[in-house]
Amino acid sequence: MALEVTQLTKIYGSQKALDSISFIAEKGQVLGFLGPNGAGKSTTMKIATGFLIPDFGDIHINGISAIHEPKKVSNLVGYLPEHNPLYPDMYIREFLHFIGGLYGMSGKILKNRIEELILLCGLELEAKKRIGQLSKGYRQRVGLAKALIHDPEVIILDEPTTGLDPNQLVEIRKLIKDISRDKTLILSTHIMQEVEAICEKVVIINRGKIVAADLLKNLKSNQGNTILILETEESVQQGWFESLGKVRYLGNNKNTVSITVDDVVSARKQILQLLQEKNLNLVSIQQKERTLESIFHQITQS
Ligand SMILES: Nc1ncnc2c1ncn2[C@@H]1O[C@H](COP(=O)(O)OP(=O)(O)OP(=O)(O)O)[C@@H](O)[C@H]1O
Repeated sequence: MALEVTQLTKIYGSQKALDSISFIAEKGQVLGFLGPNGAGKSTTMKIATGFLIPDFGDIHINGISAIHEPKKVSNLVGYLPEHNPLYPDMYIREFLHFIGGLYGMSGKILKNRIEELILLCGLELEAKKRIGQLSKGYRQRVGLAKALIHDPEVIILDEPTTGLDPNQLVEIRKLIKDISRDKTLILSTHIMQEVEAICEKVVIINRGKIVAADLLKNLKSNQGNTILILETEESVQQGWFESLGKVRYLGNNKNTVSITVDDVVSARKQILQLLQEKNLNLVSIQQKERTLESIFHQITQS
């Protein structure tokens, strides 16, 4: 089941929080939905869950419109919001029973589903506690179980691993990956290593506009794979290294350049030639592999 966002626009007063964004999330693929603070991620997710109405555009889940059939769409979507609102006085099973009831579930089907989720989300050891007595990581797990109770086709997780310890992080990421096999899963996070670990596709939004939407492997290869940082004794002139790749001049003295290249072997040869031709003395050369984090900085700060 695919989730399709089309020309989605949301205006708050004079601010366009979303400016005609479009993208598709496919079944069986974890889509990383990224962007700096205030980019418009939560606004998009709230529209997808029927909580907000856009000013223009729509979100369809398998052809069903979030604007025209919000109830149907919300039954197809499971949402873990950033602040994960729960009822602290309730016991875990009691809470999941209550949430299941809101989706019209009852009896044996609901009871079995709750036990299934307690196992799936690793809640067995804490299952007898009230939610208010749980650690943050376990509360996140209850939030995840809540989002999954009605076995939705589309799952939207907003910062699901915030506050988890490193062991829980690994477990929850594995759980997300497992769940995504036969679902459409959108993951919003600021943790780029998380995206590299579990997402196949990435959509980056900045100031309400989409600035990148591609498979993670394409995004990384299209942006150049390696960064070479070159420091020379003398200043370098604009244009000398431009033929090798994307160049940024670092520092005040113009004697350090960062060059993003695809073919590092050939770039190194050309750099040696240029150093000789321009009579430059090399101080150091460093090589760094491109990370999603550096691509994110480049795309959202330019
Ligand atoms: N109810 C509202 N009224 C006015 N402006 C709003 C409202 N909700 C969001 N905004 C503004 O819309 C923009 C997008 O906000 P949104 O919460 O969607 O960003 P975000 O990408 O989720 O950010 P973060 O990563 O910080 O959670 C921000 O500038 C925000 O201040």
